[in-house]
Amino acid sequence: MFISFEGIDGSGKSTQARLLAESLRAEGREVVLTREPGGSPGAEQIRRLLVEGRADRWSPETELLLFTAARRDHLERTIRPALDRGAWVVTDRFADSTRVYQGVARAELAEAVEDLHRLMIGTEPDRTFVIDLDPAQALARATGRASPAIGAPTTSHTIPPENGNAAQSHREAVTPAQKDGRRGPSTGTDKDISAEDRFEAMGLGFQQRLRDGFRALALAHLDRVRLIDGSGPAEAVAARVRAAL
Ligand SMILES: Nc1ncnc2c1ncn2[C@@H]1O[C@H](COP(=O)(O)OP(=O)(O)O)[C@@H](O)[C@H]1O
Ligand SMILES: Cc1cn([C@H]2C[C@H](O)[C@@H](COP(=O)(O)OP(=O)(O)O)O2)c(=O)[nH]c1=O
Repeated sequence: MFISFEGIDGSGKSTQARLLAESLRAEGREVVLTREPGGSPGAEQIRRLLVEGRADRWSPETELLLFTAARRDHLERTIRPALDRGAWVVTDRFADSTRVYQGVARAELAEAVEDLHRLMIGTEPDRTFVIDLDPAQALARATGRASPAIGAPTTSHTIPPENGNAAQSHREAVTPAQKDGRRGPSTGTDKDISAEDRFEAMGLGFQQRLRDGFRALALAHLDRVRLIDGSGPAEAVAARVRAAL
């Protein structure tokens, strides 16, 4: 059984992938918990090419090829061998992330995304959970605030990369903070700080378009994709996921 978690940055995908893997393991199943970009030694090296370096390091087309190359290696080296021996695979992001992120960042790439997927990947998860959360709530979680800023503007503080490239913006967002050694809220981890900075650079408007993209994807693939309300405590979301498995 091949399961993927999808959604906007900070929606709770990693948390839910981990909780599902733990509960499946508690039932005695072998579970491989993995992630994209990455999930195999070669794909983790490609991940570094994607998330590190200058914002204009890659064109959107090259970035799409790198995501696809990473996914092919992940599939060959991690996912297929695990499925072949009867393990369950739970991945934090898969091809739907490319459909939505690269599709939203560059609509004209949508056909190339599907062509490359068919040629080089050709596999869909048996079940995909889209963790659906308001971007303002995801930001509130990432910054460690107790509650989301109700009524906060959902437009970006900066120019969203409408003709740009999602991972490049991600890179741009993360690198300066890490270099400066700036700290987020006192309770923040490095991952929290990254998520917060990414939101600041990409803007809530961009995250809103991604959310819409994931919701549309769920409607277009009702057989495979389940839209999960990501609000409330992690355990409550996990129960929704289990009920929809
Ligand atoms: N249901 C939840 N309620 C509150 N905080 C959560 C919940 N799920 C995750 N978090 C926290 O929100 C942040 C982002 O969660 P994470 O699972 O890493 O999201 P993603 O993988 O989608 O970026 C983390 O600090 C995590 O601990
Ligand atoms: C897998 C994948 C990720 N991405 C982007 C989404 C994220 O902004 C970035 C890194 O992914 P990830 O590490 O999953 O970020 P997060 O934990 O914050 O959700 O790469 C794409 O643009 N296309 C893809 O195919």
